Amino acid sequence: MEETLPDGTRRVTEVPAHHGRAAEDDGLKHVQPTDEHVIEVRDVEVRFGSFTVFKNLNLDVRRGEILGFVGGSGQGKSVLMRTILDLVPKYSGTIRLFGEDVDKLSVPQRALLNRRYGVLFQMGALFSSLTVKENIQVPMKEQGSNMSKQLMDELALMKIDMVGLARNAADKLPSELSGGMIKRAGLARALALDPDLLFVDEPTSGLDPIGAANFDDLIAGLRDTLGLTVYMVTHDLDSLWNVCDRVAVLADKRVIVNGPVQDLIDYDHPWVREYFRGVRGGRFVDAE
Ligand SMILES: Nc1ncnc2c1ncn2[C@@H]1O[C@H](COP(=O)(O)OP(=O)(O)OP(=O)(O)O)[C@@H](O)[C@H]1O
Repeated sequence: MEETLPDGTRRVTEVPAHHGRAAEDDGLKHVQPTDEHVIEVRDVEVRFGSFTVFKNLNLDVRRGEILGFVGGSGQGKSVLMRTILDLVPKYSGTIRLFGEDVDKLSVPQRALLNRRYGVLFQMGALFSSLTVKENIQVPMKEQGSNMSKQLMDELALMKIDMVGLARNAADKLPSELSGGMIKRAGLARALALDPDLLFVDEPTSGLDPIGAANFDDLIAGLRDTLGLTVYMVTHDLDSLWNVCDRVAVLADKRVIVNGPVQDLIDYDHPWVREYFRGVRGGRFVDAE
């Protein structure tokens, strides 16, 4: 069954909210997504000069869910994430974060809102001249907090534990870390201010399959223990099947459909068919 949602996108079939690997009966308590919208994007248009990246784009992200955001290369996945983060200006439309229209916030209100989300950019985006611990402390210092050095060191170590890094990584430079460790350090920095919402851009790119699966598990575990909402831009079909509650598809300059991944595989759109039923995606479909 398909329906048109208030945000104008199509949703396929009504199913229980949580479908990822984290939903398996592993004895752990899992956070169930709610109907409260942490992100609401309405009729957003973004242009670079005469090039329109998207138009009339709508998207909702619910509290407690892991939303996977997919689309062909160059369709605008990163641009949309950067638009939501206010790093790219929009031409028109509305973006609400935690119910607040971001265009209507004063500078201090915006600063408070910024504390509520963390971002893991592709490649970790760590400062190369700072140690892991110092990188994690950057957001703490940017907030102008009066925390003592000892407290900031303790907090940084807590974040290092949280992302599964060994404590001796704290004093290492990014150049001394493996790709997987860099991602974890970037994640620790994204969690520095205890956000409610986490944006992750291609978190498993460049990782081997085991490292990628471990990282997916880490994200799902953090969602469950910290009650995070996760907005995940990804190409990784394993991530979609294993940890995402819902997947939104960007094509033709808008979000064409969203829903649990197993309900999208039959969606009638050339890119969706090729993605989920092509050489790589087909193995998941055949396994269903
Ligand atoms: N600052 C910019 N100025 C002009 N064009 C830009 C800018 N940033 C992105 N674009 C263009 O916007 C489009 C969307 O780019 P974006 O990086 O969001 O794609 P993507 O879907 O994330 O792709 P990929 O999966 O390959 O990373 C591309 O055509 C890109 O060239």
